[in-house]
Amino acid sequence: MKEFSAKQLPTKEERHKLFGSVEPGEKIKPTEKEKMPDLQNTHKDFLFDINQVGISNVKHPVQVSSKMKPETQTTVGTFKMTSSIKQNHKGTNMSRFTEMIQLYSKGNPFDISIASLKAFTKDMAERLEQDDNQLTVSFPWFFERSGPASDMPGMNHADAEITILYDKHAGYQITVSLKGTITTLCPCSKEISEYSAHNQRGNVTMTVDLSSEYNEEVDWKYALLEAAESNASARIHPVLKRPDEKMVTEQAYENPRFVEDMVRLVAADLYEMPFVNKFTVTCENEESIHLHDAIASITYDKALHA
Ligand SMILES: Nc1nc2c(c(=O)[nH]1)N=C([C@H](O)[C@H](O)COP(=O)(O)OP(=O)(O)OP(=O)(O)O)CN2
Repeated sequence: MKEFSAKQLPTKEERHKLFGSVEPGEKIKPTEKEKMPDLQNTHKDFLFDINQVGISNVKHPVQVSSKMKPETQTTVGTFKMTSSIKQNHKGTNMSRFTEMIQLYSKGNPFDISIASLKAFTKDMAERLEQDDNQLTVSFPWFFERSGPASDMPGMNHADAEITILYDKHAGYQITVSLKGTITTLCPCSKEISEYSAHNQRGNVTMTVDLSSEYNEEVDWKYALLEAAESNASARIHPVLKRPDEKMVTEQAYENPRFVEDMVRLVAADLYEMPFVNKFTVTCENEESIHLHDAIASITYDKALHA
């Protein structure tokens, strides 16, 4: 095999200089924090209050508990954390947001139970010396799903999100959201065709304001997933043997659903959940006979219909 002559490289320091690195210049500004200017804590008339300032796209391992298997899991959380600041306040203390995540998680997965996030947002507002704090964490939630005939398990997932707004005066506002994937079979296609009917994956997104009575006895993720799946033409499975496939194929044909049907049926289930104050349910079908999707949505606030 041809021998290659070893390339004679300059040292790493010489390479850095070759590519433009220079020696440090004269340093005259303070290096101790207490002697440094604290611009963000300057107080003047800065024209407007700011509703939300903070950090977003923060990724951190999170621990999720569930009534479904696996009962606890570590997954990846994407955080957005903000607070308001008054007109006479120049900026927020940006480092305190991630400082608090580290304080709560101690380098382990961050427990994102509702109780933990309520405590965190209150502590965060106090650490920022502000009246409020809003946290949104979105995460893929994994759950075990077995074939309807074979009972062979596999792992499905749904996109979940929790938003907690803490206000020193108004208390907490908690909104949760789940996007479940289902099968829908078209009622019109079934009605007009001699045989078969077009069917496709549908994405049901439910966004729910939780009432103050909500406690974690009920797993909101499971409740919303069941509201989507139990009203579908059929559920989605990771492992389907032939007996399973026969069951889900026939079940879908026996339960035709427009996107309009889906949002009305899911709305009825959400309406019956005592811990739900207000909800928006959207069904978006990845139509198998079009390049476009079909979509329907219902927003309902129980307080407006009391
Ligand atoms: N949009 C941005 N705003 C701020 C930035 C930034 O990089 N982009 N940076 C700062 C601060 O320089 C830095 O975040 C540290 O400020 P702070 O969090 O206030 O931390 P302190 O060193 O002041 O220590 P504390 O004791 O927590 O005040 C601010 N804004």
